[in-house]
Amino acid sequence: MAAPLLSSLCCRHSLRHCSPRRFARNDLSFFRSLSTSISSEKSLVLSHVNEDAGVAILAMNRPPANSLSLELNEAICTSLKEIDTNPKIQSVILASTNPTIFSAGLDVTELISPDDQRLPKFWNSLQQVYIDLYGSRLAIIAAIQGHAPAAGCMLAMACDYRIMYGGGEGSTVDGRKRKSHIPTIGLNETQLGIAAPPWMGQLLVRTIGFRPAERALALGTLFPPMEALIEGLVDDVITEESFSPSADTIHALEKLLPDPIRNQALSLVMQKAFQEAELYAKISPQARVASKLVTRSESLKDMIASREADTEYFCSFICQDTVQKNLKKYVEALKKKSKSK
Ligand SMILES: CCCCCC/C=C\CC(=O)SCCNC(=O)CCNC(=O)[C@H](O)C(C)(C)COP(=O)(O)OP(=O)(O)OC[C@H]1O[C@@H](n2cnc3c(N)ncnc32)[C@H](O)[C@@H]1OP(=O)(O)O
Repeated sequence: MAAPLLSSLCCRHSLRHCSPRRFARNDLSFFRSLSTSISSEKSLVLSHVNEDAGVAILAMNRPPANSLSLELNEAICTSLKEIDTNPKIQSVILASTNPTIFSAGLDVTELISPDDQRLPKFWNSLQQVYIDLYGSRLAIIAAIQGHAPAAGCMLAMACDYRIMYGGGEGSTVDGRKRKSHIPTIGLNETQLGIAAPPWMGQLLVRTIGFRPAERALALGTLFPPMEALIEGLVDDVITEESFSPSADTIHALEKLLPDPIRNQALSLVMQKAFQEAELYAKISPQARVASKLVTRSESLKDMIASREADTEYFCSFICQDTVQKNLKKYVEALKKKSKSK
């Protein structure tokens, strides 16, 4: 069902122009199999649809961290658009093929010594991801099995419902125990010496309220799952202990995914996300979209109106010497941490 206001709000503007190292290849086989359905540029995004359930999955697939490059942003928009054109689909699960990282936010290498043609394109592609997710006629469920800092948190906030993995002891990969992971989520930009752009900061305000957002933005707080739940940044937190899917859900998800999900955290969030996606898919699309417009159309209109100015500000801000220095330091620390493992 087309949603005229959302479609017109979200029309493209003229500006728009392996597995992770630490996991075995076949850990992600179930997601790879999704590429048989729809896959976009270089399979940076894998997607699959189940018309009977009215549900699709869109999984980000850019190792090692699903950091948002120009190409990944474009692939997300392309896949979402393809799913959107299928009138039988009402819900989408936004997921990640990486068991411990939902998305590490912007690809920080895009920001360092940037190319002056690519930088505005890159920023426009991120704006477009936000517009397409936030203004979609589809109900989008974020399956947050891993870390979601900065623009990774923005992706989740732009969805309709957020399910986060609460961490646990020894998720299994191919039957082997591995170190548990406790994911975090939040807008941590100030920790990089930058500030979240107004539309992203306002999205946090709308999600968790003014004062908590003001403090979280200033400190660049990354919330662990239970704190994120208490703040209202996510809607549900699940662990191995707290959630057992029904046999129907397991069966329906199996039908959607030809290969079983071996990673426990991924499996749990996908099962819960599927339950939620089915719930949304059963609501009258017209009524659901109309209610979404009530809460989202004004802020989307404002964001679209200020898009060009936002891009100009972003580009000039990122190119400042002090900002470049801070970003370089941050990336060096990130690489050092990664090497020391
Ligand atoms: C007007 C101004 C507007 C400013 C716009 C602001 C808007 C958005 C800002 C952003 O989104 S900036 C990005 C913020 N992201 C982060 O701070 C996250 C950084 N990453 C991490 O903290 C960790 O990687 C993690 C996500 C917690 C995962 O930790 P883990 O230990 O599992 O993995 P690592 O070993 O740290 O990383 C693996 C691998 O990925 C590379 N990498 C991680 N994050 C990024 C990234 N954001 N961009 C590019 N690359 C990233 C990391 O360097 C490792 O690679 P190798 O060094 O092993 O090659």
